[in-house]
Amino acid sequence: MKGVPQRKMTYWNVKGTVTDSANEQVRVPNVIALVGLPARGKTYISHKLCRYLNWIGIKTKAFNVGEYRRKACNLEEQGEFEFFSPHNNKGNKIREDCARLAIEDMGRYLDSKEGEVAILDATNTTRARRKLLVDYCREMQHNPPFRVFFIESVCDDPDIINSNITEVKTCSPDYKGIMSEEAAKEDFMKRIEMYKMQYEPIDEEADEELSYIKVINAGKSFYVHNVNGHVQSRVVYFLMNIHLLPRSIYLTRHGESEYNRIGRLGGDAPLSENGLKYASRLQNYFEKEKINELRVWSSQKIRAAQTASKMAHIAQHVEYWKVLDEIDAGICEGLTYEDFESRYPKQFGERDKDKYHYRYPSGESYEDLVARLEPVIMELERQSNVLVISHQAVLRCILAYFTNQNRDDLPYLKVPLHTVIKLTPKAYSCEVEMFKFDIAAVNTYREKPKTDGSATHAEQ
Ligand SMILES: O=P(O)(O)OC[C@H]1O[C@@](CO)(OP(=O)(O)O)[C@@H](O)[C@@H]1O
Repeated sequence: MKGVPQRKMTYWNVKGTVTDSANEQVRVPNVIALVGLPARGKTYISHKLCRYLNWIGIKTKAFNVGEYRRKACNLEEQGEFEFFSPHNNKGNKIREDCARLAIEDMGRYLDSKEGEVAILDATNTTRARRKLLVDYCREMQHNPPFRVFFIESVCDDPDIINSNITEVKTCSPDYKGIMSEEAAKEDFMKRIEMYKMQYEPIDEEADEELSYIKVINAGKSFYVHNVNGHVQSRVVYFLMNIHLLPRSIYLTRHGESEYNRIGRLGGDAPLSENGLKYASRLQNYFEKEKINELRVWSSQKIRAAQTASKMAHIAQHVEYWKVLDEIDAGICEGLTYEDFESRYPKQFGERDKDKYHYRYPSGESYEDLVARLEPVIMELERQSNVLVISHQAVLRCILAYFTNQNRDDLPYLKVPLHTVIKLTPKAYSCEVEMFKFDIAAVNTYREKPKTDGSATHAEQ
């Protein structure tokens, strides 16, 4: 076929990668598209999924079609809920154009290999709109073509719908500062009715070819169909573990240890005198807080277990998890930062250059730690109130998940000794409160080095 540009052949395998004709492994881009009426938690799912996939190392970006619409015209121009009527030609045209723009941006993001997963956060309530997306993703110009997975959120529980409208919709940029909360609520209910007129749920028979999950009443039940590849199965597992119930997660390091006092890394030293004081005060703190059905998870290191033992008669369960043990510093266990620098200067420099990926010889990296902690995150998602007693590096990884921090900043998050960090998940974010106890402790924080390679030991 001389003169005709040949498309590279691709061979599919089961790992979520394809092998092209040059025998190179290429990750298959995935599009995850939300489906459902307004106020069904689609943006909540999209935010949460995006944060989770990025944290486990799958680069993901969400494309919210509502934001494109708001850029195209404001609510006054739209004329409130009528804009969303299936009979409003102008409204339909603007909404279609916005969806197309978002889909094309998503395509560019995946084609340029900027990321591996794109989430299309829109209602996608009609079969025609879903077909437009699927056809676009299968187009020949994408090499390899994108896999598409739909997440349909179906909800007929008025309590969930109402709390969603009150919590997020009335303060959405569509309404905030434009009308009262009551008027916004009323307008939004009418908007839902407009969407109901054209809603075609994903259908078992008519949509047999699609890959999808139906999440029914915020996770009371699920219907999963045609899951294809690694990313989709991770998504399904994640969605089956999250819940909406209000709760808080408390993070604390063990009390100050004897090794902390002399600046040594890792090891398995007991608590110092101040560390023991912290353990007692921690007990008082939680006695006063009176937290419903509190679970306590501790690492198996002596310093953490000593701290957790004080909690035994307050908490429902105290569990000791090896997976919560501190980062393994390998050949550097028991050294101070100064020893580390003078004995292994090259290694020390490498860690400063890329702390997230640096792996201690015979030990672990922060990246390894994230992989080790994934089951902990999943379990935290499933639980109600939990106190985690662990270590500086481990808690940085957990904190980064809940507060959506990137990999460069993660190893430098501040998790000081003798401090309780209270995390309260909110609709699209997580509230962070820090309670610092008035008990002296050394500062174990090592600042990110300046570009000239120097680092400072900041005061706590
Ligand atoms: O990754 P860096 O910043 O070195 O911090 C991790 C270090 O923090 C320490 C204290 O220096 O944690 P912890 O006291 O919480 O067990 C070390 O054990 C660990 O190696």
